Amino acid sequence: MKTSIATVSISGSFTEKLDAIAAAGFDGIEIFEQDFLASDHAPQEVGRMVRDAGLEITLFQPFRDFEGLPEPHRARAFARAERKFELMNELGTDLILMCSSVHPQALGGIDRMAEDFAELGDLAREHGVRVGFEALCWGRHVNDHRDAWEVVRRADHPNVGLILDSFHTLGRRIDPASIRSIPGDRIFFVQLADAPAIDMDLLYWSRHFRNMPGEGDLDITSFLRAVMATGYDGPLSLEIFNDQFRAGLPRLVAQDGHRSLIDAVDRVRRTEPALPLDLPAFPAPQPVQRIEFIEFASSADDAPALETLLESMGFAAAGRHVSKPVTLWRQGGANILVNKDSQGFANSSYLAHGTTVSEIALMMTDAQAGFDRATALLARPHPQASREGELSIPAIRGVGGSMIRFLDAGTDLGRIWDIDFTTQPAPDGAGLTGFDHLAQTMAYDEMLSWALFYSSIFDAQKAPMVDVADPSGLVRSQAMQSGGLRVTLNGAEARGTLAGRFIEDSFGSSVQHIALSTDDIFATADAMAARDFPVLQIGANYYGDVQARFGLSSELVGRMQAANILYDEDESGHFFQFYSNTQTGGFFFEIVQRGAGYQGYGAPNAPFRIGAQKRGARPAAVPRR
Ligand SMILES: O=C(O)c1ccc(O)c(O)c1
Ligand SMILES: [Mg+2]
Repeated sequence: MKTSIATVSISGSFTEKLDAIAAAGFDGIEIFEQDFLASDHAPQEVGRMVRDAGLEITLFQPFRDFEGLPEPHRARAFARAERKFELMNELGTDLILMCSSVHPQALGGIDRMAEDFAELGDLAREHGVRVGFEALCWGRHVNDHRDAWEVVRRADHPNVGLILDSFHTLGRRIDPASIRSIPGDRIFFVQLADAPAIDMDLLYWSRHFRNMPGEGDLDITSFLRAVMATGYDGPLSLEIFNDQFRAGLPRLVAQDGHRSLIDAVDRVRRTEPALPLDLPAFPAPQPVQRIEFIEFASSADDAPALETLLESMGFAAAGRHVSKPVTLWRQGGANILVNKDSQGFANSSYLAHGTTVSEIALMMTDAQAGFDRATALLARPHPQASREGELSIPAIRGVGGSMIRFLDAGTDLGRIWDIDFTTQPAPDGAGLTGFDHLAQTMAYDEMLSWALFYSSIFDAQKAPMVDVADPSGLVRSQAMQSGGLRVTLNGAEARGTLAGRFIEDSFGSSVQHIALSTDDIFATADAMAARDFPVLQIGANYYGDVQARFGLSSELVGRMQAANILYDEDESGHFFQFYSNTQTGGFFFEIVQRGAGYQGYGAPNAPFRIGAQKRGARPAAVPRR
């Protein structure tokens, strides 16, 4: 599989783009004419720079408003085309993209357009180049790949072929299965782009909101299955017009692009195994059974505050690491490690962020397969030296430089508590049974990237994005789930929001809250209150509203209010939740009772939670006399 990306997809100067694209492992680039014109390099030099970077120019584009013109525009269009063919020879590429005309004078008529392309094909042949015709979904006469194909078919010229672009097909809701009947060798090039489902003008949507395959809502898998079923074996190329990416970090965006292509082809392989796909073998996503443990990096000075909080929640010290200053705090199926090491990875995390979640360990069917898949999808491995007799646990880097470890029950990795720890039974706690979800706070710009990380590596499913109103600005929240792994990604743009302040205070993205589950939230709240748990106080206004909204009994609402418990429900279940006060640095805990089938995270309550947290954080008002 040859991978490629258009220079418009990422930010930077021409050289910065080239470096980033080469570093991300692509085979080629589409040169967007504007990027070439804006650069200071002669065409031969551009060609040489591309080849020196180990890349090839897969396409030169776009050529606009060619077909269907009356004279004298028609002759002008041919002369323009000839100039570009000469330029392509200098650049060292043989394929140009012609997008369907939006020219006000363009005339319709499939045969007229086919004749234009047949004649252009002769000119292209003289220059040793090929022409690909793409239907822009807002094209004046051609805006559907089926019509573009009919033009190409009737032109019947070996130097004229079809270019497909997933955005134009799927954005217009054209059934991609219609591609299957096109001969693969008549398709000269394939561009891939996804986009979020937003109802808006097609051109504006395409020029500003495209994103990487898997980051949006279009059915890229069906499109790509149809393309591969034709026998097409040319490049798969990303053409992503996106305002955020244009301003993003070139290397990060390029790497996300390469990850998205590998994932897109892998999805095709898993849904239609009979197709011949030239992608190295790697394991399918491993279902995550549960979060086995979460580790905090802290210090001898800071850890006691965290440990006091854990005790107030009913956790008990239940073990120690055999060689490191790491304590296991346990309750039910929830294992929390507190690491006070003054060297190594945990200490670096602590120095960078303050007390912070530095590791998340996932129990899955096959840890090595999970790790192999992650690295095939370009996750950064985190090799760690282990001592004699201790486990060597496969790990990758996740959000904010934290570590994700892979465990399974089928190997010694499943015996981590016996091998790497000395443990004792934990006394009964407050009824917590395990982890419900993790909330990771990040800059809004990072959200698509981390969502792609979880969806590609773990096949995590995305819930619809929700907007959470913080008094100081909007926070976007994207929930994702893969089996027992539930995460919410919270993207903050405004610095004054609780999430924005957290990013500042903890110097970058990390876990802002951990939600633990209970089967009886009222009993758990009582047991924790008896242990002096610092519960987040919810105002009375909330309870009046929630009672009216859901028709709850006064008796239930009274009990909720006494324990500062919030409520939500969906078609299939109830949901109760309460919170701790925010800790130094902005971290907090949540306790939830998830009724069978409830899929959400209590998002409608988030504004009230945030209001309460901000009241709690405000310095006490001086009483007036
Ligand atoms: O937005 C455009 O004009 C444009 C140009 C070239 C393409 O390949 C495309 O998909 C869109
Ligand atoms: Mg295109």
